[in-house]
Amino acid sequence: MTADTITAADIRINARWLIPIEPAGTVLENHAVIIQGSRLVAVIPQEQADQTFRTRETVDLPHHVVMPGLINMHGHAAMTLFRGMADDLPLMTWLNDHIWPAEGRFISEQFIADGTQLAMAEMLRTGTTTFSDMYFFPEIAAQVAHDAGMRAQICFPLLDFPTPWGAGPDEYLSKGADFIDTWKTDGYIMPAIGPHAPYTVSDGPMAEAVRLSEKTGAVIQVHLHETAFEVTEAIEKGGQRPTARLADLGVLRPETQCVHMTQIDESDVNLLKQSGAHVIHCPESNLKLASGLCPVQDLLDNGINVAIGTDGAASNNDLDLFGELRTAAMVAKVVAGDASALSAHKALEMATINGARALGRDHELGSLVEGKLADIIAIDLSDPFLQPVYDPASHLVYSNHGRSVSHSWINGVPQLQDGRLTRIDVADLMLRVEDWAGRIRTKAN
Ligand SMILES: CSC[C@H]1O[C@@H](n2cnc3c(O)ncnc32)[C@H](O)[C@@H]1O
Ligand SMILES: [Zn+2]
Repeated sequence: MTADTITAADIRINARWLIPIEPAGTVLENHAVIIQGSRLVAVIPQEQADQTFRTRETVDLPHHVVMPGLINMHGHAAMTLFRGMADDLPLMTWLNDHIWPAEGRFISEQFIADGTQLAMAEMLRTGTTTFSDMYFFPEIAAQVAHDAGMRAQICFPLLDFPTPWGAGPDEYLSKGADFIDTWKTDGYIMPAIGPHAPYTVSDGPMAEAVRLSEKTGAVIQVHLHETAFEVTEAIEKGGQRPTARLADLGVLRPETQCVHMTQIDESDVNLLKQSGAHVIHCPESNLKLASGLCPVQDLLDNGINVAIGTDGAASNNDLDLFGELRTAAMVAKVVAGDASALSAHKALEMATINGARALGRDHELGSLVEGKLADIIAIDLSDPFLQPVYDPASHLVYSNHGRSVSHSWINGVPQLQDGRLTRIDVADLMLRVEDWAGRIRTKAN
């Protein structure tokens, strides 16, 4: 090949191992990823890259696995400021007696800005490049994520009762429609609709959420079948399982993400399957609140798309998606009674391409394929706790934790370099976090 055929590009990443996610189960060795602007232009053997591309920057990662950035499909980012505040409680006691009173006291625009930044620092540090958020003041969370260059689905909240963001369903829906309008063409932010749960949103507002989704194309994310109490109470009060009620209201569609889905029976599986709705599995929150277990392998076997989320740091208590994958893989095997359930590669798909599918963005996110957006992470396997290496996918799920993530790029922009965040001033953030912690400890705002 002559110099004439050499193409200029921005960044070349030389990886010892590369897990592109598509084709499924692939592990490449000594490959290069080439980035031009915000997109991947090639994933090729390093010798071929030498002959084909000249880049302005080369990043050598000789002990690393390179893969698509992780997609954390469910959380309440600013709740990271409540981490460790109320532990060892079941969901409804935790919410009614601790979290909702604290939210009533402390939620403000500044709380959301600082808490969301704290969450983003942890997620970026542990390999997440896209996150989903459902919380108050979504316009602040969206701005903070956009300014940091982090990709995010931001769901505006919808509930029957007043909160610091609105007086009731009408106000949430009208502010939410404006929110979607403002952010719908942004390169980083995907505005979405967040009816909180079947037990906090009545039929009218739930149906309005569907109408808004149909009108704008914004997707819906809803907590669903989180606990046995939710299911039994719904049957007692309305004579229907929550999944059946939401199906009747038209909520279950390919544009809907159902978070949790524990306590499910065959009828629920059939409704999910027929509707094309997605499931977001949050195993650590489900374990910590003793909510129940989602039968992940069964759902996957039925062709239902299952993505993964951490839920908020107040019920997890971290936002490390690699840790979540390890828990998910372990628990899936016990739930299925089958050690082959949710293999390492399937778990990695759950945190990448399945998340992209739930977002309706699998054509440009979730795998390292030419033409897709350059959202990429690298994990350093040189530490003793990740040696020796026979199968890098195994290490990522069964031995790793997020702190081994060394590099990341979002939209081709570096976010993490040798473990240091490039776009968040951590020292300044820690001062603001300590200030909040002082106020929360003394319950003075
Ligand atoms: C509508 S804003 C989000 C709302 O949800 C609360 N929340 C946090 N974690 C959970 C969970 O696991 N199940 C149900 N609700 C949850 C959060 O505190 C906000 O009030
Ligand atoms: Zn949640």
